[in-house]
Amino acid sequence: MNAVKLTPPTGPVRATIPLASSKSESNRALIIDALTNFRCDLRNLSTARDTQTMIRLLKSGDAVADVLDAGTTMRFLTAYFAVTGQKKTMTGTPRMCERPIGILVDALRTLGADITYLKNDGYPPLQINGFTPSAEAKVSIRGDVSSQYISALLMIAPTLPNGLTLELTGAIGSQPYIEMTLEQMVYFGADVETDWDKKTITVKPSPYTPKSYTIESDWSGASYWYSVEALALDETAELELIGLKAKSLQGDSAIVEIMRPLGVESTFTETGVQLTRRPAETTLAWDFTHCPDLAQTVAVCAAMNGVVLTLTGVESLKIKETDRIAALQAELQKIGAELVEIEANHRYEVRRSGSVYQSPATIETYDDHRMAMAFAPVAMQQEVVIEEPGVVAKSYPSFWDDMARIISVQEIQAGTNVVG
Ligand SMILES: O=C(O)C1=C[C@@H](OP(=O)(O)O)[C@@H](O)[C@H](O)C1
Ligand SMILES: C=C(OP(=O)(O)O)C(=O)O
Repeated sequence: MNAVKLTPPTGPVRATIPLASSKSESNRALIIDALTNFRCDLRNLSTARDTQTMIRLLKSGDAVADVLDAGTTMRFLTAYFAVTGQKKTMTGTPRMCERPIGILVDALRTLGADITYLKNDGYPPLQINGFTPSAEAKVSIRGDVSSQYISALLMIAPTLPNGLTLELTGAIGSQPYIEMTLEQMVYFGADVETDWDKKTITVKPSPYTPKSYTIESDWSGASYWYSVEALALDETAELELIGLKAKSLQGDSAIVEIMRPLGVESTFTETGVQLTRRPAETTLAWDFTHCPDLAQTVAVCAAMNGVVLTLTGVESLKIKETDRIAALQAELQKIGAELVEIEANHRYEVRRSGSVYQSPATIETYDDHRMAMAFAPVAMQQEVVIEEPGVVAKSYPSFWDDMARIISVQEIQAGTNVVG
């Protein structure tokens, strides 16, 4: 098995980090571009595997679209292929076939899509057979499972003969991702009316306007550098993260606020954001409903610095690349911490446990890029081994190259500590 051994820095921590660009923004821009017949000029598209897969599948004439482990690619393409009348088999990794899609399929069927499940109802793989637009222009959809279903429907809505009104029911999770979708749609000329109090979004039928669009760097990827800054033993540590903006479409820019009490000050510059240290608190409570992808980063950072962290809004973590709650519970133990459910209503706490750090801790990554990247900053204080480091390719392929600007990153055979 492949692994990397990460060794703490020996000198002052000063680095400029180029970052990857946002796969979320990229994948939306690509769907909208496809709906303009590929007439947009998209710049700084992400090198993330999820985006490269989207590009490949949009161009491919194959009957089978294998999205691998990319959630947005699966959900956005299912809606896109359905309304553009393309007969496709949608499939992915075994884990992708455990991630629910029934809520989106039901909505698409209401709008006129003919979709059948090939194995288990409500889950990929599925077969898109065709599209006969129905007169129905109103769809009720749950907002508490995945915002990706809502984004997928919104992006194709301007192409429907009667447009679309979405009525969101229940709690809404990951709302900034819905707002990102709407802002990108409006940028490309869509006519959208949103009433968050009534939880309705109306999209009029009108074609997108082809335009040029530059994708911002990835705030989810930036979060790991916030953790690196917070965990640096060198209190003069300074990092510059390139390509981030203070006014971002990405909800994960909330990392600026989350990391302030964990000891990181953010200063926006012409080219990005500069991270420096400030005094840290000993406790933090955060609701991750609208930024679920930050939960692992913050959990590991708090655990390492002995900050007692209360997490809420983490229900969706169980249906992502892995069950991220279970994965965190298993791996935090190895760094002397624990994640405990303190109430049946999904309130969790991260705190130091009785166990001691066993150097080097060997962290399993569960086919989840965020497990690898969330635990990598541990190396600011202790030697750590990360198994299957290639998982980062899903969202941030240059992550280890960027890490090597600060710490020693050595490929080894896991379990042997031998360079491989
Ligand atoms: O729309 C998007 O680009 C995403 C939405 C979020 O998913 P959920 O809406 O399922 O929480 C997030 O976790 C994912 O990484 C990207
Ligand atoms: C959950 C994620 O992605 P997706 O749902 O698009 O697979 C993620 O990148 O953390």
